[in-house]
Amino acid sequence: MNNLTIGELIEKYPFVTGFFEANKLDTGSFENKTFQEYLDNFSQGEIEDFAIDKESLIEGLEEYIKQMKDFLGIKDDEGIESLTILPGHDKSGDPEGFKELTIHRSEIISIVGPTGSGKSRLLADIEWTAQNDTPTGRTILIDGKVPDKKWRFSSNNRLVAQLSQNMNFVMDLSVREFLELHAASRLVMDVEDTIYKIVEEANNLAGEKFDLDTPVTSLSGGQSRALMIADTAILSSSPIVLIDEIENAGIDRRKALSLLVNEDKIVLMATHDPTLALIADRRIVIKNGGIHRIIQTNKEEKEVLVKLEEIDSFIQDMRSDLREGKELSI
Ligand SMILES: Nc1ncnc2c1ncn2[C@@H]1O[C@H](COP(=O)(O)OP(=O)(O)OP(=O)(O)O)[C@@H](O)[C@H]1O
Repeated sequence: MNNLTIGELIEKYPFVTGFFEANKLDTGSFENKTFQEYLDNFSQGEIEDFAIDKESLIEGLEEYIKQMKDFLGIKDDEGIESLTILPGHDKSGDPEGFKELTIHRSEIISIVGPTGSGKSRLLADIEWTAQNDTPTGRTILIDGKVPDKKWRFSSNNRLVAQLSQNMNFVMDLSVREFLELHAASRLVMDVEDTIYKIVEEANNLAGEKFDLDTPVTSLSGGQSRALMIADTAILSSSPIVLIDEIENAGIDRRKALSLLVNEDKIVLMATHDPTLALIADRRIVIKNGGIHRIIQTNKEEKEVLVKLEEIDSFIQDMRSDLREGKELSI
């Protein structure tokens, strides 16, 4: 709390305004200062006149936040720093071709390899935080340590969010109702702002816009995918996001990835698409069920990426002309 500005505190714990009001502290023009800096601003005369006890106010605010968090059942983001994969073996039982792979926050890793080679299996190992207890014999460490078993079973504050190819909604809810339910289960305070932000970001990713009153069952594949990505980025507390193929999703994939990475997540995605593979900082090559190589995306490959993106954008333009019923030309 001590490092946060008053504005950041209010954003994170909107109930702190109640504490300021109860103590007659007008923090209005101090949003960019910490609480300590705000208190330091009082002159000696004011401190005496208003009987301001800085230390007990700081302790009081800390205690107030703690109690309110307990009362409301809010858990802070577990804020993990890294995910480590320790090698197991491939489908023939031969050891994997790497020693140890550590992935940090805001890093995108792609996973490539032929169909059936074991890309989804690697994602599943991470989701299960494997401890030499899956067919690959891999071990997953969180922050360099064997993770708490709670990650495997708890439904809230989960370690991993999965985005899979098929997002079929079966519930008869509007986008607003769906997001409100999710926000409520995550104990979000400013529900209205949060759901607006999610829909705005989702519409940035999807071609055809939708609004809060659209029933989720009538969203297109691309729109529901965009909604789930924005929802995962903004509302999910999971620090690790696993993506199994977003190539055919009909959404702006680069924007989708930057949205997730901007929220400080670790992103791993299995893909057959060269553009997505090269957007990642590193890629894992899977062969016969084992991690065969880990390749750092070098400068030359980043140049290839620029070329690939030009081609992608050409195809996107053609696609959108086609959708709009135009005749295509170069
Ligand atoms: N090291 C391993 N040892 C034993 N079985 C494995 C191993 N790795 C993967 N498998 C098994 O191989 C099968 C195919 O793997 P998986 O579904 O992960 O392939 P994939 O690369 O995701 O394929 P696709 O590109 O078609 O989605 C699965 O049944 C998986 O459990």
